[in-house]
Amino acid sequence: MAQTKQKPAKTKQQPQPRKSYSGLLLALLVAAFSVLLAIFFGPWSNGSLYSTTNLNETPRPYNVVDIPGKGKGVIATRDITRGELLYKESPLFIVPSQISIPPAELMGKILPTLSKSQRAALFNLSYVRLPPNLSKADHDHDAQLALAITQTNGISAGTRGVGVFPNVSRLNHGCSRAFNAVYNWREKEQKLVVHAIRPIKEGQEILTAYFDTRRPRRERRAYLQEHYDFHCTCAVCSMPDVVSEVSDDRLSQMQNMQNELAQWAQGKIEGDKAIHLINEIWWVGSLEGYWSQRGRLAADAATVALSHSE
Ligand SMILES: C[S@@+](CC[C@H](N)C(=O)[O-])C[C@H]1O[C@@H](n2cnc3c(N)ncnc32)[C@H](O)[C@@H]1O
Repeated sequence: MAQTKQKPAKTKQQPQPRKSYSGLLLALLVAAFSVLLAIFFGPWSNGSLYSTTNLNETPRPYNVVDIPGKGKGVIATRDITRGELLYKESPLFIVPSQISIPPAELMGKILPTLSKSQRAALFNLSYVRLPPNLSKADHDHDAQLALAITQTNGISAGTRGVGVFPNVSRLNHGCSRAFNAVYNWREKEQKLVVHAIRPIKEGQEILTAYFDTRRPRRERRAYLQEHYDFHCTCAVCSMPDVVSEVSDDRLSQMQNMQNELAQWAQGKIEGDKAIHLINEIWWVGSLEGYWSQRGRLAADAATVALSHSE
């Protein structure tokens, strides 16, 4: 998950002051409506709209089990409601985004800072792509192994870099509407939280998305093969070709519109166009069952509307 789970880099578009713009009462209404919808559907990173269950006091609603073809994975032990807080976890360590020494050398410096139990938790995680000729006798064996584990399991810890979270790391991947949980780094608490974005039935696997899956199946599978060494057979990737093509079109459309929307911050498209795009992304997302990032969309709508109001 190194550069990936961190992936949707969630590039925050900074609102640019723009000249006032008439006729945006409608936009404000749309934005207000979007915010209301987001309260019900959107993952918000500050978590204030979510259940405040104290995970230290309540039993966790899932178990980590072996899942054929996937290694370990996480299964719900009861019905989970949308918006429920599932994880709140501190990183074992964070690898900074900018480093000035080779990554394995850095891992060699990080390892001695870990306690025995932290080290055990790290080395218990799965990994792909260990250097092929690496032997246990090699002086940098542990550092190379720690690096491979970090690359497979790392999740973005905001501006600080990529963190390793041994519990959240057990979540397997699903594309588009196949994933039912999202994670967010909470800067203030320096913790990663995971929330359910849709109801999850007892016995169902809890899945997250390792990267922005708004792209066609062929590309998604190629990406997962390259970075995580598996062929994705999630519910969306397993659809018959004819259905998959419709889904691919919708996902690509959403991604293209998202890219176009990003141009508003550069002053390249007008506010009403931006609001139109947000509505369209929302609508196509509903057809696709892709609910992630609705909080972000609603916030974008509010930003656009406010910046154009009198
Ligand atoms: C971050 S780990 C997830 C937990 C891992 N299954 C374990 O046993 O610890 C990522 C690895 O899990 C496996 N994996 C994740 N999602 C999968 C999926 N949908 N199908 C098959 N394997 C998957 C792949 O081997 C991948 O490299």
